[in-house]
Amino acid sequence: MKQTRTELHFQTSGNLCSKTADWLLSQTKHRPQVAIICGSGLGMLADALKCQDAFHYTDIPGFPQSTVQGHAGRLVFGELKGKTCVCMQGRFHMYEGHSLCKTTFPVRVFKLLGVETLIVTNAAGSLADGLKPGDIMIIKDHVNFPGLGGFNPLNGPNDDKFGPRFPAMSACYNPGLRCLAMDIAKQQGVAELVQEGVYAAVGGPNFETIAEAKLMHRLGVDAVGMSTAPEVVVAVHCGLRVFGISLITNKVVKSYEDRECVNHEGVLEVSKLRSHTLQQLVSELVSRGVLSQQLID
Ligand SMILES: O=P(O)(O)O[C@@H]1C[C@H](O)[C@@H](CO)O1
Ligand code: HPA
Repeated sequence: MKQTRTELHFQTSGNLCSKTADWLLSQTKHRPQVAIICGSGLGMLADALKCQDAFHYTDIPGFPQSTVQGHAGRLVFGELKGKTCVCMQGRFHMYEGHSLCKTTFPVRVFKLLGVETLIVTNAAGSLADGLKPGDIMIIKDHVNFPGLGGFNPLNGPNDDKFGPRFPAMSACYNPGLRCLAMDIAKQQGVAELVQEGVYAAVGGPNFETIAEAKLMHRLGVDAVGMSTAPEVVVAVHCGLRVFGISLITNKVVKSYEDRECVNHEGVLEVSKLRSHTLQQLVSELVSRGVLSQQLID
């Protein structure tokens, strides 16, 4: 039977995921249960990993390349409090020119490595009045604006070996892990910094206009960023358990009277300030979340 270009492209991407996963499995003895994607300026989450095997994206067959400042472009395997993890120091964004298939490619590679839980982190601007720079938002749900407009990483023929054609997205972010993270924040004395909220993904790379900010605020969005939702869609499609955190790096300007202006350097600065707190929270979650998996599902 004759195949369309899209089908051929899709099969090639599916095969590429397997090739990349096989190559990684041949290069490291680590067999990760948990994958962590580090957001802008949050790459030091990987520094907590013991017995590291690290690979530059340029050296990994089939892997896309990072082009954004604050995204080092390394895949780090190692042990975090006795649990085997793989950590992406740098993610891929649509605005870099990658297709959504490429931006989410690592998620399917993680699935093929045997990962069961995906932790996504990002830097985001706050729309909610109660979220200020330096706060940590546990993501309870998302609005995927590119997805609503038809830019979805699952477009094209469905690969049944990863998941169904029409996956449900009503329980993307694991409630048990969200609850556990909140308990850990209390135990670590940082509860006043942490709250749950809704994340919206936009395409970027420009920050929001005031009209766009007002629109999202009215829609009930608490924080906005330029990533994460496509990765989560692909993760949920292939049956990964997902936990997500936004580090609030700036207030989104919502008023024409406000003279403030957001920039990427400021985003990275705030990320750096809070990365230790985030590292402590994520480490404990990995240690206890994996232990209590039966409770969480
Ligand atoms: O990778 P994340 O979502 O953390 O990066 C955010 C969104 C843009 O890429 C950048 C803007 O400063 O940070
Ligand atoms: N808007 C979009 N993406 C972001 C922001 C923002 O204000 N801050 C960090 N990433």
